[in-house]
Amino acid sequence: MEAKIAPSMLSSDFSNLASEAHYMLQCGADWLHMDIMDGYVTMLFFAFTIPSCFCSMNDMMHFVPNLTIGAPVIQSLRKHTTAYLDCHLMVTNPLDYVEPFGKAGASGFTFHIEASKDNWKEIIRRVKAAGMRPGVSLKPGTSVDEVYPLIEDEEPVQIVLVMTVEPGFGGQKFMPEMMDKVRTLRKKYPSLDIEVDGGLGPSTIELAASSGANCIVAGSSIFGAKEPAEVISIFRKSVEGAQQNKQWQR
Ligand SMILES: O=C(CO)[C@H](O)[C@H](O)COP(=O)(O)O
Ligand SMILES: [Fe+2]
Repeated sequence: MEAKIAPSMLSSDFSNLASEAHYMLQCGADWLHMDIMDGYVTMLFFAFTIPSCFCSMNDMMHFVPNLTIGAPVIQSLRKHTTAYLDCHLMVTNPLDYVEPFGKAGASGFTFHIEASKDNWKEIIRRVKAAGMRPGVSLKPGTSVDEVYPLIEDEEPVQIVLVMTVEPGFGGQKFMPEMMDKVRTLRKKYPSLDIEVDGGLGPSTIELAASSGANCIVAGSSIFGAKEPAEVISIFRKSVEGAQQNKQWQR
């Protein structure tokens, strides 16, 4: 599978998003990874006390303890680039975001299985209808078996994003134990795009690439580097080498 290197714009200077995006593309990025996070309600007390006629639990609960950007930012960025915008939706109600993101110009729409157990078929259908590429992501605690039905459906997801940190923040430590999921997916689905996200850098890329990941998301290691182009090139060489030799089969 082709290598796709996707800098996470979460680590960019949001006040200069368009120029940061152009810089990443100049440095050799294939995709731009956009992290959409819906914030976290810490006052859970209210979730249990406010009568459900006013507010459902789903309205109160959020997916991650951080709040980032939404469709208006994608729409603004789209005016400045034709690049593939790889949107990673860490939200409790992905279905509500499909049309806004489609209209805003998102290219990929990757939602979490933990937030879509009852409606993933409908999400995939609508993502495709909105002209985007559907993807599914799984948190570290979620078993890989949970995404098989979405890959094997008649309208399948086209990318699986294996989280290698708990979703919510950049700059966390890579979880090597997630590589079992990547190897299992790669052996079962040789031509699936498999993305890894969280803690990827020059010291962890070899393990991710040799396990079978071909789409690499990285924020802090790319934006924090003196020469982001060198880091992107290390990622690409690693993935290309591993894909050529099918290193996960060893
Ligand atoms: O989805 C994410 C966090 O939930 C980010 O894409 C991810 O953390 C990238 O940042 P870094 O490379 O710094 O770990
Ligand atoms: Fe992400």
